[in-house]
Amino acid sequence: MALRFSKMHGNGNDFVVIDSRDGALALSVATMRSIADRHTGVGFDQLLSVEPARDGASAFYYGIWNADGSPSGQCGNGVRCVAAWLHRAGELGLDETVQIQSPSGPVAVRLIDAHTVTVDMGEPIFEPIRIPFDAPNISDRYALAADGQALEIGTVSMGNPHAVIVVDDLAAPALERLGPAVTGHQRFREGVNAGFVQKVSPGHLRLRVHERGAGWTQACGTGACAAVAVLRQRGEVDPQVRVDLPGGSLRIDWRGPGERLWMTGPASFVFEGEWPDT
Ligand SMILES: N[C@@H](CCC[C@H](N)C(=O)O)C(=O)O
Repeated sequence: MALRFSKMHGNGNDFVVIDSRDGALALSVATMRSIADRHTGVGFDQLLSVEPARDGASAFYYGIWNADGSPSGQCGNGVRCVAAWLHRAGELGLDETVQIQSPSGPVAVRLIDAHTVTVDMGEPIFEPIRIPFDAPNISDRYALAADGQALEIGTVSMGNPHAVIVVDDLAAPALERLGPAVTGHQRFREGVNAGFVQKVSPGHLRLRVHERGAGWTQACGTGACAAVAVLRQRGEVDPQVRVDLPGGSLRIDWRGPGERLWMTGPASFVFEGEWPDT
């Protein structure tokens, strides 16, 4: 059966969004990988479904799968695109706040305009067992050996797992190998999104993320939240931070532990299409 989809992106992190408001989406991993193929398919970093809410409190549920077909619990750029998609579908008005259930729990979205969305991402989670990360105690930094290098990382869950590594040079060739080495590190038994962050000033960061299940992406919304959470926990950034990623910028607001974290950024519609064979 043909599958209608919308192609969208948030700062170049690209998505295939599928209208599944009549029930849960069930696609095989093989089909997802075919659609994800950038030569013979549509191409996406993540596939998102818009489904009926399952918690009795949210307006919708959204599902998230990476380009390799693996599921994820949260997607910062994706949930902004879901909000913009709901606006196009006539389900969400400007300045209206709605709760959307993700696999890791509910988040609240608000459309500032048709292309800009603010998301209440909830509280960052630092307990290693909840990330999950293999460490005996909670800390704001951990030693990690990867690709023959001794790294200092911070780690946090934003509904999905993140490692954050401060570097001087985001273009250093060593990052090309370090990204995959951290993403697949055995101490993260579910894998991890590896964020490399350069501090420009306390209110300004630059970030590149090697994503679990998708590789290097143009932007990672939860990665930007994670970088600010880790550095704010260490007292190294302001409560409001601009995060520049290769595909564009996000604004992250977080006062600190015990507080909810907010992300604001763009969501863009590209085209609609039909995948012929599911
Ligand atoms: N690009 C996303 C994160 C997508 C999921 C991630 N690769 C994972 O497996 O957790 C974002 O914008 O947050």
